[in-house]
Amino acid sequence: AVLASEAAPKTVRPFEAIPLYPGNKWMWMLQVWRNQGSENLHMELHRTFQELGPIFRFSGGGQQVVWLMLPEDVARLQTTEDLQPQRMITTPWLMYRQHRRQKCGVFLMNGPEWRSQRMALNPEVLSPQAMRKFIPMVDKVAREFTQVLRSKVEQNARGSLTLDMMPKLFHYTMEASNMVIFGERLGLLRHTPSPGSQNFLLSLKTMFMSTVPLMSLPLRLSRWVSAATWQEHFKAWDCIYKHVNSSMEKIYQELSLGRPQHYSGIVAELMTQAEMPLDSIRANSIELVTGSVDTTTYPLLLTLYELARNPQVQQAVREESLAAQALVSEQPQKVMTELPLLRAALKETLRLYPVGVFVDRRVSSDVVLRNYHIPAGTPVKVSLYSLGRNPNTFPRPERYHPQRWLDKRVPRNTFQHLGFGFGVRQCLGRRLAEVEMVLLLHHVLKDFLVETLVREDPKMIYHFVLQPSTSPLLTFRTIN
Ligand code: HEC
Ligand SMILES: C[C@@H](NS(C)(=O)=O)c1cncc(N2C(=O)c3ccc(Cl)cc3C2(C)C)c1
Repeated sequence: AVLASEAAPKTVRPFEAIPLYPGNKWMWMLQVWRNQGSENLHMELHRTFQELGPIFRFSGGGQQVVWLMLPEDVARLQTTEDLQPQRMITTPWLMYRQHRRQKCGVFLMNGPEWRSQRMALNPEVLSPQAMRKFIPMVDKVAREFTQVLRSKVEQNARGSLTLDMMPKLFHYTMEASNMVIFGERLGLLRHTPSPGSQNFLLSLKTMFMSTVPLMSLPLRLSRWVSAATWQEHFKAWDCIYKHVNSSMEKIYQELSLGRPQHYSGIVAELMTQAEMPLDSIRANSIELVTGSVDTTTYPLLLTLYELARNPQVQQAVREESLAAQALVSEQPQKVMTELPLLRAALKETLRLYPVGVFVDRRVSSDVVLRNYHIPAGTPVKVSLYSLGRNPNTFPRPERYHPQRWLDKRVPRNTFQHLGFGFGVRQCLGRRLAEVEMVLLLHHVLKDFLVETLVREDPKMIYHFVLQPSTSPLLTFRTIN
C-alpha cells in the first residue's frame, strides 16, 4: 500500500511558521536613519536568504513583508494575479503629489484606475506597433552618439579615448527618451547640456537618494527625524516637475497650432487620441521622462564594463553586430531580432545587476508559497539580486556568460528573466529601454574595441535604483 504520507498532500503550514528576519526592527530603523538609508539592503537580504532559506518574514516599518527569491515562487505568485495587480505605493512620492495636488501616474496607482490608464498607455509605449515607430528615432540618436565618440577618439594621438562613460550615457538616455516621448531633440550629445537639463539630472539623483531613507521609516517618525530630507525630496520633485512641465507646454502649444503630419512621439499620440485627460497625460509623462534615465543608463554602463572585462564575449557580440549591420541600417527594427547574443548580454547584465532590484505585490487573494499560507493583502517582495545569483537557478552565477540564455539544452521557462518584472503590471518602458540599450551597444561595438584595466566586481548600492558605487574608466579604440 502507498505510504499514508505519500498519499495525503502535505498540510500547508501557517503564516506564523514562516522564518522571521532575525534583526530587531528598532535597530533596523536606527541604522536606516543613521546612514541615511540602507544602500546595502540587497546584500542584507541576500545574507538572510542564505541563513533562513528561500522565504522569510520581515516586520519592517509597518506590516509583515514576505521575501522570496525563487523563480517558481514568482510563477506561482503570477498565477494568483487578477486584472489589476497591486503594488505597495512609494509613500514619499505620493506625499509630494498630494501636497502639490498633482495626479499620479500608473506607477503610483492601484485598482481599476491603474488598469484603465495602463490600457491607454500600452498601445503607445509598450506595443510592437509603438516600438516600430520609435526605433528609427532612437537609431538616429545612437548613431549620433557613436559619431561624436569617433570624432573624439580620432582627435587623440593614439586613436583611443579613455573616459568615465557615465555622464555621456546619462545624456544619451535622456536625449533618446525625450525624443521618443516629446518628439524633440535636446542637443545633449554635441553640446554642453543647458542649466535646465543639468538641474534636472541633479534633481533626479537627489530625489532617488532621499527616497530610500524616507520610505524605510514610518511617516510619523520620519517627519521629525528626517525633516531636512523631506525638504530636499520635495525641492527635487519641484525641479523635476518644472523640467517636464516646460516640455508639456511646448508640445501642447505646437499641437494646438496644427496636427502633426507623421509620428512625433508618445505624448503627441496620447494628446491627439484624447483618450486620457491632459493632467493624466502630464502625470504619466513625468513617470516616463524621469523613469527612463537612471534605469537605462546603469545597465548600459555595466554591460560595457562586463564586455570590457570579457574580451571573448565582446568579440562574439561584435561579430554578430558586424554581420547584421547592413540589414539593421536598412531596417532598424531588425535590431530586435538579428542580435540574439547582444540581447542575451543585456539579460545577463540585468541578472547580475538588476536596476529594479525588488519587485513587489500585495497579494489579492490567499496563496500558498513554499507550502506556507499567505493571506490576501500580504505584501510580498522578490529580490531579483538573490534570484539572479542563485547557483541552483544559474550555474556558476558569478560568471558573465550571455550564452547561458541561448542554450537550447537548458529549459528556459520565462521566470528566469525577471529584470522587468512580470505579468500585466510589468515595466511599461521595457521596449523603450531595450531599444535604447540594444541600439547604442550595436553601434558602439561594431565601431570600437572597449577595454579596461579594472578587474573587480562592481560594488552595487541601493538608492531606489540599484547602481554601481563607482564608474570604471573605459578605453575606446577604433577598429581597422
Ligand atoms: C519609459 C519609462 C521606463 C523605462 C525606460 C524603464 N521603466 Fe521600468 N517601469 C516604468 C513604469 C511606468 C513602471 C510601472 C508600471 C506599472 O505600475 O504599471 C515600471 C515598472 C518596472 C518594474 C516593476 C514591474 C513589476 O512587475 O512590478 C521593473 C522591475 C522595472 N520597471 C524594470 C525596469 C528596467 C530593468 C529598466 C531598464 C533596463 C526599466 N524598468 C526602464 C517605466 C520605465
Ligand atoms: C528602478 C526601478 N524601480 S522599481 C522595480 O521599483 O520599479 C524602476 C524601473 N522602471 C522605472 C522606474 N521609475 C523611475 O525610475 C521613476 C522616477 C520617477 C517617477 Cl515619477 C517614476 C519612475 C518609475 C517608477 C517609472 C523605476
